[in-house]
Amino acid sequence: MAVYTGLLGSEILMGSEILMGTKFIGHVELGCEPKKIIVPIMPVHAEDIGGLVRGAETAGADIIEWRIDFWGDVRGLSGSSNSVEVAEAEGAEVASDALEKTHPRTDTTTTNAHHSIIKAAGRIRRLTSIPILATCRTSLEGGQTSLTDSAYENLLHALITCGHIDAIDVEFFSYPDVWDKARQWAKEAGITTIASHHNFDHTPQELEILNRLATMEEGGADIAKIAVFPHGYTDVCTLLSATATAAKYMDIPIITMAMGHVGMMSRLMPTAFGSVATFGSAGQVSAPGQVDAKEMRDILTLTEKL
Ligand SMILES: O=C1C[C@@](O)(C(=O)O)C[C@@H](O)[C@@H]1O
Repeated sequence: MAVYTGLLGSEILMGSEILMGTKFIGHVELGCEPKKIIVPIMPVHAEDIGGLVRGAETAGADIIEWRIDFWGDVRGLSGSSNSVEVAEAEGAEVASDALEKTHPRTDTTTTNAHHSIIKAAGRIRRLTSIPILATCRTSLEGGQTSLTDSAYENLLHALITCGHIDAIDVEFFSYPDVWDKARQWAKEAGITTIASHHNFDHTPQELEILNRLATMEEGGADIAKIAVFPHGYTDVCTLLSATATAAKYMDIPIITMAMGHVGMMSRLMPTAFGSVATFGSAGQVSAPGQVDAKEMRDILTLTEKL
């Protein structure tokens, strides 16, 4: 991990003191005012997509995050030796008998799942002009699906090259061998790479948060994102202090949040602390402590006057 060499500070920055650059996700610019609201949607089946996309639009999403780990067919992609059995047991789409004769079962399962994911991505794209961030949050970081390195890599490749998404979330520290490839593919495809890290257990020391953000920047991330779990308001302060310092000394935009009820306040004032976006919900929350996106817009409008 990179060693953070900037000054450690607990200062709260005024907007003009934030030095990091901006980055685009689709046509939306992050790193400038107003701060952006990312609304997660978690469709499981194709018939869920229309309503969820409409809900995100009505909620005023600047960016839609598609949480692919909830998608039914992703469960067939565990990549472990019993992936097909898991898929069958859980009712995921599996290979037809004819295909199974010519392809190994796991390959066919993978192909079917990728096909269904790409089709769903195309469907979301046709329904909305809001930029799409694709995230497969794995069980290593609090998500719904467990993927081997190669299953994660193949899934990211299918998503990045499908032509329907504007940004990809990559679990930087959980899949270090996948990161460089994903970043390169994203660069070639002209989409934005968000390096992300979740700690669902606790809030690390400020220096560790800063080191992780700096390491993601050094690794070539377009945007660095960290979510931590606080066990009290001092933990929330630690996260916010790290955010304010990182926003001052890093060149790329950052997104941070403390999860859970106690962490909710960390989501409310991105303008003051330097996170370039905040996640807001439209009916479904993808992480504990998310605030309703419409209420979030009012709060952003108010706090941007500060
Ligand atoms: O990384 C994040 C942030 C998040 O975990 C949150 O706490 O709002 C929600 C996730 O859907 C997203 O991928």
